[in-house]
Amino acid sequence: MTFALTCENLVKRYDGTAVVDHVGFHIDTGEAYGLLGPNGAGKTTTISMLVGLLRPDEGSVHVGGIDLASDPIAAKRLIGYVPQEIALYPELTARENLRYFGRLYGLGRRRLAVRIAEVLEAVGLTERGDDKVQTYSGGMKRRANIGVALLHEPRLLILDEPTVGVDPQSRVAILDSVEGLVADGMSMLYTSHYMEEVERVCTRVGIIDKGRVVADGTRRELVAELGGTDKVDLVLEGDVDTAAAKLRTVEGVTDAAVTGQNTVRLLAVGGRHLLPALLAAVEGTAQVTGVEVIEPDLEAAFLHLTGSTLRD
Ligand SMILES: Nc1ncnc2c1ncn2[C@@H]1O[C@H](COP(=O)(O)OP(=O)(O)OP(=O)(O)O)[C@@H](O)[C@H]1O
Repeated sequence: MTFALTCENLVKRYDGTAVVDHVGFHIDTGEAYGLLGPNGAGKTTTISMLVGLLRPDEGSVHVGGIDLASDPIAAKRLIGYVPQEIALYPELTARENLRYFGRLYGLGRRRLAVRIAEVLEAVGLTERGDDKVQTYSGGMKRRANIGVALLHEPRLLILDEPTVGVDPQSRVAILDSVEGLVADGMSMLYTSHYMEEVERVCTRVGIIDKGRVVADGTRRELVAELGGTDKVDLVLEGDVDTAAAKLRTVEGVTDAAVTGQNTVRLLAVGGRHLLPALLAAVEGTAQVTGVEVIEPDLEAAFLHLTGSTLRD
């Protein structure tokens, strides 16, 4: 199978410091891959090298099996790139913008007319296509920009933090459009520092921190690989403080704190399997009337890997 994209050992240095430090990952055809990392992690610099805007100091990029360095025109033809900054003429309508950029791409008049209609539909702007872009919300502008990137029928769409600076409603509309494109078979690289977006859109995720991909896999793989800590809430009747002290001694439990009148929250490795031991530990002290096991999510995995939260 041909990969939509592969990159290997990408390095970019500024003043001797590697801001992208041997980054490598692949995107299968038809797959949405998320690059998740805090501000300054190196996402934009990586993307700039993938789309041929920035020459890597080391490493290679292949798009649809084509080497970007040796055949940049053919490789770039396969990519639709949506940068962080909106690149549209506000005085023109979306349709006029699309016509302008389509001509730049060298699309013929007839083909362009068909593509403009298809693209407006794909990004949910058919109804507003004849309104000036300056009247659009942030989310609509972003969707129009995605439309421009789709005109030449790329096989791989690369989106650099597409929801930054837009209101929640627009965010939902952008995500709906993006999900629709993936459902229609588009391969995608989606960067964000919003965990929930990457979880929603992408099947596989690379976590990037300080220029390095520190983990790569499906959400489930990432969480499993880390053997993350579960949270277990036990609702008890009886001597809750003594029960908490006893729970703390159970092997696998790293913490037990009384969080409500009748509730002890445990941090534990392998929470679900520990339940019999937990019940045995409190026997005679308190009765367990409720149990909730909260398994670790990508946010926990990220925290474990990088030592920081994404909102830093
Ligand atoms: N032209 C440049 N010269 C020097 N340093 C740079 C240059 N471009 C980027 N950097 C540095 O490289 C690091 C990575 O930046 P990059 O923009 O790739 O991160 P990012 O993950 O995309 O973050 P953001 O979400 O803020 O854009 C940052 O520390 C940034 O200051």
